[in-house]
Amino acid sequence: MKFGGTSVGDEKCIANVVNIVKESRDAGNEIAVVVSAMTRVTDQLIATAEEVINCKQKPALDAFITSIRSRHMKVLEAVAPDYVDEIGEYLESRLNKLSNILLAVHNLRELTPRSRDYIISFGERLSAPIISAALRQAGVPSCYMSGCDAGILTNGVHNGATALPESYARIQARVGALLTEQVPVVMGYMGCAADGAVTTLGRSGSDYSGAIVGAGIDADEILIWTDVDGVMTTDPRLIPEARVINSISFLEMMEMSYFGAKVIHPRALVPAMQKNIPVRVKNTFNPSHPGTVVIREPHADKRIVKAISLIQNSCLIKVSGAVMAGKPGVAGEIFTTLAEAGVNVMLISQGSSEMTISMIITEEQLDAALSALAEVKQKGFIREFDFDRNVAVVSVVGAGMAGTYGTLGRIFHGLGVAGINVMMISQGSEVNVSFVVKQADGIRAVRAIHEEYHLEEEEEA
Ligand SMILES: Nc1ncnc2c1ncn2[C@@H]1O[C@H](COP(=O)(O)OP(=O)(O)O)[C@@H](O)[C@H]1O
Ligand SMILES: N[C@@H](CC(=O)OP(=O)(O)O)C(=O)O
Repeated sequence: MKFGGTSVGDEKCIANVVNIVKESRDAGNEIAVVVSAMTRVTDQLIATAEEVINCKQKPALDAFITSIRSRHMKVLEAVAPDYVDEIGEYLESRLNKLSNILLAVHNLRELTPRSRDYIISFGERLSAPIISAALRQAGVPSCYMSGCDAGILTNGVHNGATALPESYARIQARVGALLTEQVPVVMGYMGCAADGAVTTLGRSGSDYSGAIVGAGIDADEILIWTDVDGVMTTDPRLIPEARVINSISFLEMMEMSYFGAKVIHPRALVPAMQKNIPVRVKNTFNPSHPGTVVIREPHADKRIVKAISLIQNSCLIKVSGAVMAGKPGVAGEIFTTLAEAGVNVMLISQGSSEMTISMIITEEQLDAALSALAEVKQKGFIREFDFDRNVAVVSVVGAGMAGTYGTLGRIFHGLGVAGINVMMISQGSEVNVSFVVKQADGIRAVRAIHEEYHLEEEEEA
């Protein structure tokens, strides 16, 4: 069971978590728990780490540490009054360490990827002991451990590490071996490289931790507990009529997550797919709802379009120039240079005349992408490039789209009726078609397709 930041954000949330775990264990299940940091704590750690390298005077670290301490101690006192001394002492030692590292970063004016990763893993280092103590307070035997101690061995890439396959046997030995006796609470979002360096798994990476641990212990099911009833036809914060999907395939879910459905991290599906373990998304605040099951072969569904994702704040880059026509190796040059600059290209589309290549990247990577393309231009491979930083990517997902005539016609007709101009189209797989619109049209585009396909209506049994 993985509980996200919104599920462990305060004492009331943690009381729900304890009830869910206790009830399931009392029903005879063996459970490993993976937790995120309390909501917003990772953001605060990132902001502070970046602040301390720039500030000229001694940073106000005491105020930061005091506010983090009081938030966590308040929750600890409420959920585990019998363990305040024991866990309080542990939290204090972690806060001391955090404070020392932040001060060192400030003194050196240097934040290496390694120290940044260590700092931003502290949210989970503080939340897991509290949740484990809350379980003990409720009579559930429990211990807590870091992602490293749980056996997650990574490839060493900071801020986006991948777990190595050897992790599974290690997790079985270190976490699986405990399950008959107790509920281990593993700190999500982190693992260790072979040299012992802490490596985080990328933002929202605790879903991935949950799936790695689930695969390691050969779980019957990986449960992602969050703050919505399941995977919905689109982000309910954008379209309130969005409806919970009963079941969805790994591939469909992968496309949805990759294109912005925050409810599951796309990488979390990889360990589950490898071991064919169903992933169930459920609501910590409404546990009786069955949620959504993500499986290899979902139940038959007559729907052509199942869900729509939206990524806002994206950038469209258009590369053009007659030099490109018919010349082999131009695309290779462009994408190799971008990759070397660490730029992740989300979508690509090439004009039939071979005169233009359009691509989508995130706004944060725009500067890096522009420098890389300037290099390609300098070498004479392209003549021009320009960009639009105000675009949104809409992604339509559904296994039923494969081989159904007229799907694209229906989608784009709906957009035409709504008066929305499409700037780029890309069909990346049989279960997904993505297109790009102006940022201001993004939500309207999602709504137009949601309505066109009546996604608010219940699925047929
Ligand atoms: N298609 C979708 N279905 C469900 N939730 C979605 C979808 N797209 C985006 N979301 C958002 O994802 C949120 C859950 O993810 P997140 O905030 O990362 O939770 P957690 O803290 O549990 O990891 C939901 O509150 C919802 O607003
Ligand atoms: N705490 C980390 C990891 C994580 O997965 O969090 P959440 O489950 O709240 O998305 C982050 O904020 O990125």
